[in-house]
Amino acid sequence: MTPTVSASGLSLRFGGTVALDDVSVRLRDGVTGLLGPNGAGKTTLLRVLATALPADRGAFTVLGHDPSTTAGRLDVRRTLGYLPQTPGFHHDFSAFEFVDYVAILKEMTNRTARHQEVRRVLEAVDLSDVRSKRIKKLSGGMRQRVALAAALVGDPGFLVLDEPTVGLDPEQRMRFRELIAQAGEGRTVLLSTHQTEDVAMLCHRVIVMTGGRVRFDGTPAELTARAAGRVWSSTERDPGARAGWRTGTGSFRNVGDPPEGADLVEPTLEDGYLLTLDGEPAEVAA
Ligand SMILES: Nc1ncnc2c1ncn2[C@@H]1O[C@H](COP(=O)(O)OP(=O)(O)OP(=O)(O)O)[C@@H](O)[C@H]1O
Repeated sequence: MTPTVSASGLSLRFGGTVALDDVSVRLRDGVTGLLGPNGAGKTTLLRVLATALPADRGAFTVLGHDPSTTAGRLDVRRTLGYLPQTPGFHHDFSAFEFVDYVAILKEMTNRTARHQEVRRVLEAVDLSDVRSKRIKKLSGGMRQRVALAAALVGDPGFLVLDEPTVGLDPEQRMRFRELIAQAGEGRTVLLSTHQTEDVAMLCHRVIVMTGGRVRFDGTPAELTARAAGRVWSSTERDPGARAGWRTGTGSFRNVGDPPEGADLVEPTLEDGYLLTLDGEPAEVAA
């Protein structure tokens, strides 16, 4: 199957900071998680793929469209839904007015068809009941759903979500996960997040970045397997552990290189992620 997004050798610097360093990825249908510490280059990669920022080097296509030409860039934008890290709401707009405004920007000129589409996406994110409320009166979780509805306008084949669950309470996050999972059915979704749980529960694939580079690209099970035999329980904090903490039951959970005869426990995706980051710089100065 041809990938929806095919990127090779993407590199970008901001002055002395290397934000992307030779990034190559191929994305297919379903939800791919993008994990990495602050400053790893996640938002930069998303902005480049969303054609909001040109890369210094490298190339990519989205559904066969090449954004290096003006016409190709327009084609990519027509097939794209983008939920940025800080959505630029007009807070005095109602949810309906805001999503309608985004639909106008997406070139939907037929008013009847456009309003039908706006109602469809607001229904999809379960906001039909509050569509006439001003955005400033909505909760944080509802605002994120308005932003998701705006990204879903026009049924894009490629959906880019930049930390959409940040600041949400557990119930809202769960609700948002459901919506992202639905959005990933028959569509390619790239989800940047700091929540390893989001990745474990939602994603068929995970990419880990640090210092502008891809350090891991595989399934969540493969990332978890990186910590196999490297997580153990002990009564005291093990001085040889890379990370160790007392759990609610009073015993210590250690991650790293276990001593002989250690009481090994089942690793999580977060353990695999932490061990992948181990020793890697979060940001790289050129
Ligand atoms: N517009 C900019 N001007 C200068 N430097 C920038 C700019 N945008 C990003 N950077 C730098 O590029 C690097 C990558 O930043 P980026 O925002 O892509 O990381 P991130 O992984 O998304 O981090 P976070 O998880 O904090 O959002 C960082 O060192 C950041 O300071």
